[in-house]
Amino acid sequence: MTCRAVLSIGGNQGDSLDLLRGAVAAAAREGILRRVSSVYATPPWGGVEQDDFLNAVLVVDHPGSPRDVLDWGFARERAAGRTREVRWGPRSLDVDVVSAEVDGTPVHSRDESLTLPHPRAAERAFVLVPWSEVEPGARLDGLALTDHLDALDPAEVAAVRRTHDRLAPEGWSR
Ligand SMILES: Nc1ncnc2c1ncn2[C@@H]1O[C@H](COP(=O)(O)OP(=O)(O)OP(=O)(O)O)[C@@H](O)[C@H]1O
Ligand SMILES: Nc1nc2c(c(=O)[nH]1)N=C(CO)CN2
Repeated sequence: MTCRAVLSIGGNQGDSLDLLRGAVAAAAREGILRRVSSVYATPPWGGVEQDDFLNAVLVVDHPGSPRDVLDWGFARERAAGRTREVRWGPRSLDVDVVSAEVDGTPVHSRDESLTLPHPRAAERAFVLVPWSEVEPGARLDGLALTDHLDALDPAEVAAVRRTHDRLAPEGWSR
């Protein structure tokens, strides 16, 4: 089984750039990293007053199931010292599985512990903007990413700002 998954990674506690790089380096080391977006500075989404986040999107080819990919993300969160406190609140590293395909077939799941596609991805410019950078032709819930972006408040989309930082380790090539 090969699971191709789109992962959203982000954080706003500690050295966020370093923590994002740690997750990407782990994916590269394990040979599952296929694409990595730029780093984006993004205002907090979800109504909790907190610092801005750094966000990015990765595409991985994992040899296991979507749940194995979720567990991979949990392991990266633990490695970054993440504890779960406030919902949508500050965190060192969050890894969400945005969408997944198994052997080329899109996965749909309503399981509370793994909902696919991620139920809030379409509302989040911090996911859609970096995802469109690495997979411009991708679709979510039957619509192109550009259609989802057009449905969002343009100010929210414009507030997702690409930085010049690089996430992929030196010399990485897929
Ligand atoms: N597609 C998914 N990706 C990641 N976690 C998921 C997904 N679907 C369900 N979950 C479940 O969501 C639970 C809470 O995840 P988490 O603490 O990262 O939420 P959050 O980041 O605060 O909010 P959000 O889910 O809106 O991003 C996890 O225990 C996980 O099992
Ligand atoms: N900009 C931004 N806002 C968020 C983020 C995130 O990664 N980026 N993650 C959250 C928890 O799911 C809540 N809000």
